[in-house]
Amino acid sequence: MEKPSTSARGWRDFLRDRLYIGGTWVPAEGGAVIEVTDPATGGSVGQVPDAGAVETELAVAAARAAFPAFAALTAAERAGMLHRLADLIDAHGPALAELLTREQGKPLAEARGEVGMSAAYIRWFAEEARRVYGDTIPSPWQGRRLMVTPEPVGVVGAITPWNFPSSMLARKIGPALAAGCTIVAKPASQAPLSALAWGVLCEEAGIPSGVVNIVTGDARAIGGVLTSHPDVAKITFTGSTEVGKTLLRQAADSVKRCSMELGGNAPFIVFDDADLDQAVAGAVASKFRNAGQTCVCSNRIYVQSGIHDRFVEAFSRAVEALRAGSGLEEGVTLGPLIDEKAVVGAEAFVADARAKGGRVVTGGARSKGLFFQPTVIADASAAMDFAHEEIFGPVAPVFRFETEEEALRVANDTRYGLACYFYTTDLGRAFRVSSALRYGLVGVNEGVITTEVAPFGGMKQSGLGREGSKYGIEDYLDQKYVCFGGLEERKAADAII
Ligand SMILES: NC(=O)C1=CN([C@@H]2O[C@H](COP(=O)(O)OP(=O)(O)OC[C@H]3O[C@@H](n4cnc5c(N)ncnc54)[C@H](OP(=O)(O)O)[C@@H]3O)[C@@H](O)[C@H]2O)C=CC1
Ligand SMILES: O=C(O)[C@H](O)CS(=O)(=O)O
Repeated sequence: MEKPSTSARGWRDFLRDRLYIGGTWVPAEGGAVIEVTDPATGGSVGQVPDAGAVETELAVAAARAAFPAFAALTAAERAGMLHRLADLIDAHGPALAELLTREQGKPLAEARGEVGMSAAYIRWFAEEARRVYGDTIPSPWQGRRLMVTPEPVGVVGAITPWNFPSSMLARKIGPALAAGCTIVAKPASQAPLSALAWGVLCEEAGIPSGVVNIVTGDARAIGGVLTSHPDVAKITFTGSTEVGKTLLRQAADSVKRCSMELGGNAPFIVFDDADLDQAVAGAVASKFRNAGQTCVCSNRIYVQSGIHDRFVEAFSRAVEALRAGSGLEEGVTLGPLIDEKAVVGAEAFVADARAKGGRVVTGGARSKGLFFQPTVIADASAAMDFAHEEIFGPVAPVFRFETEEEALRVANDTRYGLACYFYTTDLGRAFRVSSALRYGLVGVNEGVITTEVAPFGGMKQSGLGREGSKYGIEDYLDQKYVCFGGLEERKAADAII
C-alpha cells in the first residue's frame, strides 16, 4: 500500500465530538458533553461525549462481534494494518502533536516525541504480531504429541491517563491488535481528544469496524462495565495506584486478566564519583519532562555529601534556565500543570517542606494560571511528604546521604517500584546498585530510558505486567495446551469396522 497522503491536515481535522463505536461516530445517549480546555490558556479546545454504561455496553458488544473475524486474520494481515496505522501517525505527526499540546499542555517538542513514540509502539507490535510462536513439547507418553498454541484473550478494556494521552493508548492498542484482540478504550476526560483522533487513524488504516472502540465520559460508569462485563476478558490500565486498586477489586469478581501501570516515587541517586554535568542533565530531564507529570519522574534526588553542594548549585542553575510558557511556543521547555488541583498539590508539597526545614533554592510558587515555577528544595528530609508521596509536578527535593548502604536503604523505602536512576563512574557500584534497587526500570547514568523495545512496568504497588518489548504481548495471549493422543498405529484387530 502506498504511503498515506501527507496532505497538510491540521489538528482540527482530527477533532471529533463523537464516540467511536463499531466503526461509527455517535453522540452520548443523552447528548451530554464534556468540555476539553487548554491548560495553558483555559480556552476551549473541543467537546467530547459524556457517555456512561449504556454506550460502553454497545462498545463491548461491537468489540465482541468483531473479535472472531479479527482473530481469524493471519498475523501478516494484522501486522499490515498496524504498519499502516503507524505510517498514518507519522504522516500526520505535526497535527497530532499540536492537538496533544492543546489538550494536555506539554511543549510541542515533547508532544512530537510522544506521537513519535506512539508510532514506534505500534510499529513494534506490528513486527511482534508475526512472532507469536507456540511450542511442541517432548511427550512423556508413547503415542501422544503435545503442543502449546497462543490464542488472543478476546475483548480488552483499556483505561488511560491524561499525561500521555497518545503513547499510553499505543502501548495497549498495539499489543491487543497484534495478538488478535479487540479493544474498548476510555481516555482521561482531561485529555480525550488524542484518543478520538486514533479513531480517525484506525478508520483510515483499514482496521475493521468494532476492533477499536473509543468511549469518553463517566469514568466510574464506563469502568464499572469494563471491569464486570462477561464479554471483557482483560483490563489494562495506566494511572494512579489508587484507581488501579479499585479496578483490580472490581475485576476480581469475573477474574479478568489485569495489567496495571501505576504510580511511582523514583529515587535519583548521585554518588561522589558521578560525572557532575551528566548527573545534572539527567536530573533535569528526568524531573521536569511533562512539567514533572510522569510516573517515572525523579521524585527524590539523593546526593552524596562529597558532591552535594556542587550538584545543588549546578542543578539549580540548569533549572532556572528552563523556559516556562505555552507549549505551542517554540523553545518552551516547561508547560502548565493539568489543572488547579495539581497546582495546589505542588504548593502543598513546598509548604510542607518549608515547615519541616526545607530550603527553597529556586522557584517555589505558582506563577500565572496553571503554571508552577520549576522548583529545587535543598535540605529535604524523610519527614517531608514528598519523600513518600508522588509529587507529579515540577518540584525537585534534594536529600543528602553519606554511604552507598544508606542510599540503597532510603531509595528502596517506598511502596512503589517503577523507575529509579543513579549516576556513578564506578563499574562495580553500577552492578551492585542496579541489582539492589527494587524497581522495574533502572537508569544508570541516564535520566530518560523509556523505549518500545524494552519492558516498561513496576514492582510492588507500581503495577502488574509489562508494556512494550517482546514481553508486552504476553498479557494479551492465552497459552493453550493440546495433547494429541491415540497416535500409535492401529492393528487390524483394533480397527473399528
Ligand atoms: N505507571 C505508569 O505508566 C503511569 C502512571 N500514572 C499515574 O497516574 C496518576 C496521574 O494520572 P491520572 O490520570 O490523574 O490518574 P487517575 O488514576 O486519576 O486517572 C487515570 C484514568 O483512570 C480513570 N479513572 C479514574 N477513576 C476511575 C474509576 N473509579 N474507574 C474507572 N476509571 C477511572 C480516569 O478517568 P477520568 O479522567 O475521567 O477521571 C483516567 O482515564 C499518577 O499517580 C501517575 O503516577 C500516570 C501515567 C503513567
Ligand atoms: O505515563 C507516563 O508517565 C509514561 O509511562 C512515562 S514514559 O513511558 O513516557 O516514560
